[in-house]
Amino acid sequence: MELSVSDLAVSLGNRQVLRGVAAAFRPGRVTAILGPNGSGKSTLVRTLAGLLDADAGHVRIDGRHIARIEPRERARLIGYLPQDATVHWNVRVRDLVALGRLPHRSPFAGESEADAMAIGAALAATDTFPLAARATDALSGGERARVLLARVLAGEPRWLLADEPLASLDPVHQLALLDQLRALAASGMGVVIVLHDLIQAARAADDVLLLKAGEVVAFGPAAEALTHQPLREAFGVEVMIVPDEQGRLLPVPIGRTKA
Ligand SMILES: Nc1ncnc2c1ncn2[C@@H]1O[C@H](COP(=O)(O)OP(=O)(O)OP(=O)(O)O)[C@@H](O)[C@H]1O
Repeated sequence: MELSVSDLAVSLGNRQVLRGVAAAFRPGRVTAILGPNGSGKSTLVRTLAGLLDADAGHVRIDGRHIARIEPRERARLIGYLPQDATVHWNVRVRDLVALGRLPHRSPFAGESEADAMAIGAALAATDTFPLAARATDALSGGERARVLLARVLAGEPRWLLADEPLASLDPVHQLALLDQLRALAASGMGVVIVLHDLIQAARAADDVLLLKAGEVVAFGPAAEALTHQPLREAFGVEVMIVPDEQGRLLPVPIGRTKA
């Protein structure tokens, strides 16, 4: 079940934010989207989630135009975690996570055993079981971020699209989340995440899409995209490539590219 975009152009207000974007994201893999501030990462993810209309080009999931999939089915296929997600009601954590099951439940039906299992698995995956009975407005920013991810995971989507999911997490929870995303991908889910940290991307991503000013600079295996020339082109930074203990090549930024 491939998620793909072809010749995508998207405008916000009267600005063209994405142009000529083509990429095929593959299930069972973690794809990181990276690029400078304002390069269009969030816009691309929101378009992939079917939340923004394209001026040109299409988003397809398994060959079907995303705009033509009815919202309930789309919500079962794609789980979207926005940047700076907020909680509008002060509900208990478990009740908030349970909302992630709505695309699977018939109206007015109670919680099924499958719902309870999925909610439990999502709480466990995000290390939020101990928070289950707490009120959401009494959580720290990082705790809230994990609970919101749990809500998305409870929906057991085929694709997880997460916009900077590490932003408010401490280092332990960042590493735990990246491990979790890798485990989800290993179970067959397609995972697309916006990241800022090159090293985390090299550790966690199978594939990398580099954006600059709304256009794709590189898209391919992380070991090829996170190298000197594409990073110079996308970010204007020089990197030192350092192998980690597992032989993965980590790009460590060491300075700005001289003009
Ligand atoms: N509603 C809007 N109207 C007009 N322009 C917008 C609107 N929202 C965002 N933009 C512009 O679109 C461009 C892309 O924004 P987007 O949020 O996709 O970038 P990003 O790569 O996710 O950035 P960041 O790393 O800062 O989160 C930016 O130049 C931004 O200023």
